[in-house]
Amino acid sequence: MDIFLKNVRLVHNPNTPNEKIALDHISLHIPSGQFVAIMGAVGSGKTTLIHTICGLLRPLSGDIRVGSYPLNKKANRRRVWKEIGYLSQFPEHQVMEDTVFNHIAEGLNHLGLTRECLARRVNENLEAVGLSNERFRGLSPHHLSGGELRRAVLAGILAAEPKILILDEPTAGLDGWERLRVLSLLKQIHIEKKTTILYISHRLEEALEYSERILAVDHGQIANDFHPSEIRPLWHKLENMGFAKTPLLRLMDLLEERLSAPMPRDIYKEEQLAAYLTKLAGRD
Ligand SMILES: Nc1ncnc2c1ncn2[C@@H]1O[C@H](COP(=O)(O)OP(=O)(O)OP(=O)(O)O)[C@@H](O)[C@H]1O
Repeated sequence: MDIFLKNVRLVHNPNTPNEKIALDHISLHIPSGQFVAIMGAVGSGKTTLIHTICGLLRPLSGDIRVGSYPLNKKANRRRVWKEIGYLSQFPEHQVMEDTVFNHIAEGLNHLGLTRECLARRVNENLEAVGLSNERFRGLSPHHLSGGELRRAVLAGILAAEPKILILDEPTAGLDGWERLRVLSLLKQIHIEKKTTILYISHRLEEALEYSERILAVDHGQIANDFHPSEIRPLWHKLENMGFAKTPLLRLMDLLEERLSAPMPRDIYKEEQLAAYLTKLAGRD
């Protein structure tokens, strides 16, 4: 399902002293199956953008379509909600059940699975996000740490196998190893199931490594929409938006300075740099 936004304008608290233009005439096409990172400063409009795409917020003007469904009709929003798995910035607001198992099972009820099938699906998805089924299935979601809860809610979302995943900072509060596990899992799902993934990230390093498109949001607008390979040519613009260089980008600058020669503009991953340097050293 492709996602289309045309001239979308969203204002929080319109006509009040707290009026805030959060989305300022955004037009966007996200083809089905794309892995997109949404980045930008605090308060730039990232969460508002994904809430609008999910149909949780209604724009003041403009059109949004998911697949063939314009979101201005309630029936269409309900239809689209069946295809979207949404992880909130506050996953604690997404759990109502008394145990982790029941939370995940609740989201699968409509599939009419047998008890064994349901238990297997819960088990597989908990293990996939790095939570032991044996240890976590019977625990109250409210007794989990922030990182465990985020992963438990993510497991519930993934278990339903939605066509579109919309995730607000899925790796927030996770340590390095857990982050890697969650992002690798998302990449695997994206490749194997062709799931569309839109996720908000504050980590440029991760966005460059895992996504195939980065939307840089600034003051409610898509200020830059680019492939990771364009990061270096675009750097001066991104820097003005508050982006900070990753260690790899800093190393590239240093190499350029020490070698007194320009480095290829499209390198953005360690393995690309290693391949280039190996070739340069004549040891291909
Ligand atoms: N319900 C609301 N009422 C009024 N203003 C709001 C509301 N929700 C968000 N805003 C404002 O709209 C702007 C965009 O907020 P949004 O949460 O979309 O930003 P964000 O880029 O996701 O920020 P963060 O990185 O902190 O999550 C901010 O200035 C915010 O203060």
